[in-house]
Amino acid sequence: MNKMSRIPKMPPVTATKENKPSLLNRRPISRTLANGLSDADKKDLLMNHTKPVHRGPTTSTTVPAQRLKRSATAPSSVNVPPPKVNKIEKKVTVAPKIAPYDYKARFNDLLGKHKNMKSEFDDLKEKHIEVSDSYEKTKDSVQSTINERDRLKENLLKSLSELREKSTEYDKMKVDLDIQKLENENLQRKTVLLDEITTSLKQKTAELDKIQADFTELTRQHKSLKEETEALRVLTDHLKKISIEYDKLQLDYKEAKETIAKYKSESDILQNILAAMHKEQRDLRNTIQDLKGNIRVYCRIRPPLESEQNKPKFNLNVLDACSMEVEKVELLNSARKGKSQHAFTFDGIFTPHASQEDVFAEVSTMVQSALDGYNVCIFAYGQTGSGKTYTMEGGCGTEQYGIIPRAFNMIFTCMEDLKRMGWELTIKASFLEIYNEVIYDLLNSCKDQESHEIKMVNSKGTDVYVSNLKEEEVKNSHDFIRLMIFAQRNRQTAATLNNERSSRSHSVAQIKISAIHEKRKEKYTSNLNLVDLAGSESGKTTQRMDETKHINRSLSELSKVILSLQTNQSHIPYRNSKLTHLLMPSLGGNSKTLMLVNVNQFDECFSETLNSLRFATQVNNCRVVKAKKNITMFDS
Ligand SMILES: Nc1ncnc2c1ncn2[C@@H]1O[C@H](COP(=O)(O)OP(=O)(O)OP(=O)(O)O)[C@@H](O)[C@H]1O
Repeated sequence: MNKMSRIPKMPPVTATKENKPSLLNRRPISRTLANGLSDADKKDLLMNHTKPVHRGPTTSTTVPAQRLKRSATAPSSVNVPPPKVNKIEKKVTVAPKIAPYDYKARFNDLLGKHKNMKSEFDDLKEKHIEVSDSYEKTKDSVQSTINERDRLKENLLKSLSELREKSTEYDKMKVDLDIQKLENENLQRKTVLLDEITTSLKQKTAELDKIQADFTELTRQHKSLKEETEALRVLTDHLKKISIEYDKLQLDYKEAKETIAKYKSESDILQNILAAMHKEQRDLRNTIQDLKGNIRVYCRIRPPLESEQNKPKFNLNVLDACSMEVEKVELLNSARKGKSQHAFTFDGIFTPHASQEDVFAEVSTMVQSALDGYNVCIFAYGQTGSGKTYTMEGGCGTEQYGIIPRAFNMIFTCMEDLKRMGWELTIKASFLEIYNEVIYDLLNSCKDQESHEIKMVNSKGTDVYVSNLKEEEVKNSHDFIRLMIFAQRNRQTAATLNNERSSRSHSVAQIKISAIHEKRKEKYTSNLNLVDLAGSESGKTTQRMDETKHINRSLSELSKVILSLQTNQSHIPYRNSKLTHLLMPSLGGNSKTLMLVNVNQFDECFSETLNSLRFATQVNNCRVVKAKKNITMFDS
């Protein structure tokens, strides 16, 4: 009993509806334990305590610890339902029946039973402690759950009251919303109405604007119509005046038309007369030239330059327009003086005072012949420094222009006159140089030029051309000057590379004239060769000797050709030198030639001057057969 009193008492729990202990909680522990036993066990236990067992061999009932344990822990949770009372497995050991008188055996048996019960009691006590702990914990948990529940309840109540408030508010708001909805519907209806009114207003405004614009336009039209009417009135007046004038003019026009027709027929007559006169003039010009000779030689004496004023000079007397005399007094020995005197006659002599213009005035007839359809060759002959280049090309400025640029100016001036008479002219130019019997194209600035050969234009052999030679069409004298300067530069460059080459080469400017008269079905081509020959003096160095050989050869071939032409030889040796071969069309029967022999007056140049004058005389003695025009008729 002492041991039993050690079981802790349950704390007094306020019996509320929620935490009222269950029946199990209120039961004494012995009852709780008894619940774990079946009725048979309980009976058996009582029987064994009160009276000896008569059931034969010893039987002991063992309640499995586990089952007891479960029944002990069952009430740990308030919510857990009371444990189910399972069938207790019985392990019946048949104990030997104790005789009622055997008190010792009964005592031992009871002792054994007591021992068992004690151990069971200890187990149960342990369980009780565990259950108590669990109970405490559960109680705490129940308490906290109750607290929580109270709090939640409180919250719930609060929320409920809030909900009620909100609900009231919501109802109020719902009413408000309904009112607002109604108002909104009203407003929408009004807005639609207002939109309709605005649209109609806009339409009205647009209509008004249109009416306004129409009105403005009409006002403007009205104004302009008014102005136009006024202008028309003025115009009508003016037209009336014009009509009167027109009638007058009609009469004048009729008269003028008649006059023009009259003038036209007169102009045609005049044109024909002019053409006939032009032809006559041309024929006359050529008759004069024929009379003068188709080879003409002029001599030009170069004035000394400022730097040459003090140089000793021989006597050069110009006796008249065509004759001159050169005279040099030489010391034959210490006692005697010898006089060397020579007279020459040419087609004309230009004194040192003669200007470029004077020279061209004589030469221009040859250029005119080229324009009339003749092949013409003009060349300048003389020793180096005698003024050949100056005569042919000239210096800077139009006054200083030599024969070549002046010839071109003349060609372009005449071209305009010829155009008026129905002639269409095409002018082409090429520039070349013959040095040591090799032809160089002066319009080609390439150092390595293709070789240039003189070839026949046709089988008749009357005309030649140079292969791979550039030929440029020239439309005006400006074009030509540009080409001439280009050629001069190329010649100078070559001369710089090859010392004094320019003096030792023949320079030729070739001008090809092609003319066509559609109306008269006439056409012609002519060549104008303007040649600046190489210096005619003899060289002193080996290089010079070589050059001189070529120069002398070509110059002597030139004189041979001229002589052969003079003596009407059947074979003319044109092909013996590049120069004569090239000039063939301009030297033969169908051509006119003019040679300008350039000389200067210095003592040191006396013998070369004499040579030049003698060569010129030789040429002058030639009279080439009458030249023939290249004109031909053609079918359209
Ligand atoms: N009639 C002249 N009036 C004024 N100066 C002239 C006249 N003739 C030649 N001269 C000048 O004399 C110099 C030599 O003339 P130019 O070069 O024409 O001689 P060239 O015979 O052509 O010589 P080259 O054979 O070396 O070319 C040049 O300075 C040139 O301007």
